Amino acid sequence: MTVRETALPGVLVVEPRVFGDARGFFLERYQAERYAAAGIPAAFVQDNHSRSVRGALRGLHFQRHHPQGKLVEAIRGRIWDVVVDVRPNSPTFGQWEGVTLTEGSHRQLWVPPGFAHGFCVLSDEADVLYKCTDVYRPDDEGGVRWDDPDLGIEWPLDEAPLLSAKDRSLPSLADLAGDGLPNAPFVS
Ligand SMILES: Cc1cn([C@H]2C[C@H](O)[C@@H](COP(=O)(O)OP(=O)(O)O[C@H]3O[C@@H](C)C(=O)[C@@H](O)[C@H]3O)O2)c(=O)[nH]c1=O
Repeated sequence: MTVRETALPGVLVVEPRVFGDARGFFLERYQAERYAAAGIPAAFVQDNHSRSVRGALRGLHFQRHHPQGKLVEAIRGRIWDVVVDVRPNSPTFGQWEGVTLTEGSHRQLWVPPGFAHGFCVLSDEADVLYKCTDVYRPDDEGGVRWDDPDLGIEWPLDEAPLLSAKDRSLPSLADLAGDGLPNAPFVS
């Protein structure tokens, strides 16, 4: 597999090795020793699967006191996956990275704990799988609005996205200062 660093330290793009033959293909979607050696030293405790229609946008989400690291992949369709550094005191606080994840590429995005995460769907439908380093805790959920002008994320969408009611009422990053941010301070 190959691993590419991004402009946000700790955020990684992984391209697993794919073994193709006349039957189809085989790949290891995750292997603890190899991923740890590549900078993803995670003990995953939950696997998520969501299906979304074209133009749907989920995000930008994090957990405050129990931040989740996420290893994200689109196993069907095509998404634009976005990660935002919302760790208090981080030198890259407020900066974002976007990566296209597709069924055909098998590319994965590693979202470390303390980053906000979201994606929009660029195909008719998309199935997204992601492994998480902590379990879902509804009382601990936090989020930032997808169109926060301070973030300036360039979503590749022609129309307004389809959002959940929850995501329509998320605050801006500036409104979260203090208690609203993840309890995952940047450690150099
Ligand atoms: C995230 C999650 C949701 N749910 C339930 C709660 C709710 O009834 C239903 C839909 O939840 P949501 O609307 O929060 O789902 P969604 O908007 O897809 O939330 C997800 O978005 C992406 C971008 C992430 O990074 C994830 O961590 C998660 O926040 O599923 C669980 O049971 N377990 C979970 O881990």
